[in-house]
Amino acid sequence: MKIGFIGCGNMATAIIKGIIRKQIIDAENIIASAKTKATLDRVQKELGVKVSTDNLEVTENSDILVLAVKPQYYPEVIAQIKDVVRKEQIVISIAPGKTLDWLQEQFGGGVRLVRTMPNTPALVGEGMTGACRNEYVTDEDYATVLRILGSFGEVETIPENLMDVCVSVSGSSPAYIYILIEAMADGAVADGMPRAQAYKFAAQSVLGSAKMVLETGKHPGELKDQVCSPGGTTIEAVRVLEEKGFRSSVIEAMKACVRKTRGI
Ligand SMILES: NC(=O)C1=CN([C@@H]2O[C@H](COP(=O)(O)OP(=O)(O)OC[C@H]3O[C@@H](n4cnc5c(N)ncnc54)[C@H](OP(=O)(O)O)[C@@H]3O)[C@@H](O)[C@H]2O)C=CC1
Ligand SMILES: O=C(O)[C@@H]1CCC=N1
Repeated sequence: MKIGFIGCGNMATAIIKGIIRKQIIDAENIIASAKTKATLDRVQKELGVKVSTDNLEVTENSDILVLAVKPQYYPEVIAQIKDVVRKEQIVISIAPGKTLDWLQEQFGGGVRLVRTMPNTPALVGEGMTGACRNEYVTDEDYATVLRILGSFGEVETIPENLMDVCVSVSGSSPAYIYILIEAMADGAVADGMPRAQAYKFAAQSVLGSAKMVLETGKHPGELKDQVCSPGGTTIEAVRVLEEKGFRSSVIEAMKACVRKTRGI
């Protein structure tokens, strides 16, 4: 099987690294395009995949085609490739806001489409991807796509109306977590911990807490309560977080993210 990527920036690079790492598809069966030679040189050196500046060449040489450009470039890229997309080819969108209906209309009909929302932790095999398909994608095709998406993390099929929520809760959310880690490290540095050590302590605590939620099956509130000793240190921190609107900041930020997605 051959897989093509139109656009090879942050997200495509993370996906390609994830796929190669799990040996799902060899680098020689992956082809990627980009706008500039600088990106193609980087991609060829870093990933060892075939590269091209020609989106038609990528389309013609792939069974599965991932549209990995920014959403604003989708119309021009689709207009460029729509006449060479084959009936049996599967096209994967990773863009926020671009619905299956919108994509199909741009292609002019009859295309096998899978709409997804991945995230960059795919790079280390810990991605979270939401996916849905249109009526032309057979069960067999879809199983193949899920196997590829599952090679770089978790994948779940969701109804298309939840795809915008998926952007805020997993597509964009790594950025919020990096800010949290950075802020925690700043706090630790403020009280004397060396910077590099502070990132490690903060990041490992986030990783461990996420695993606790996923592996114990316990409610996050119960896990939080287990950390808060009566009259102790943690509840003091929690009190200040509540006072400063931590919870509400996260919720409102996510609602802004969904609003933006719906306007794309
Ligand atoms: N970054 C993320 O965390 C996530 C991104 N996404 C989605 O993934 C898609 C890509 O995002 P991201 O990787 O971050 O963006 P980047 O800007 O990092 O990459 C975009 C790539 O598209 C290339 N490109 C631009 N125009 C063309 C064109 N006409 N033909 C071929 N290639 C072109 C660019 O080439 P060049 O480098 O030469 O300029 C670049 O390699 C977007 O739709 C985004 O919303 C989804 C989930 C998470
Ligand atoms: O910021 C963005 O628009 C993209 C979509 C999800 C993550 N990055």
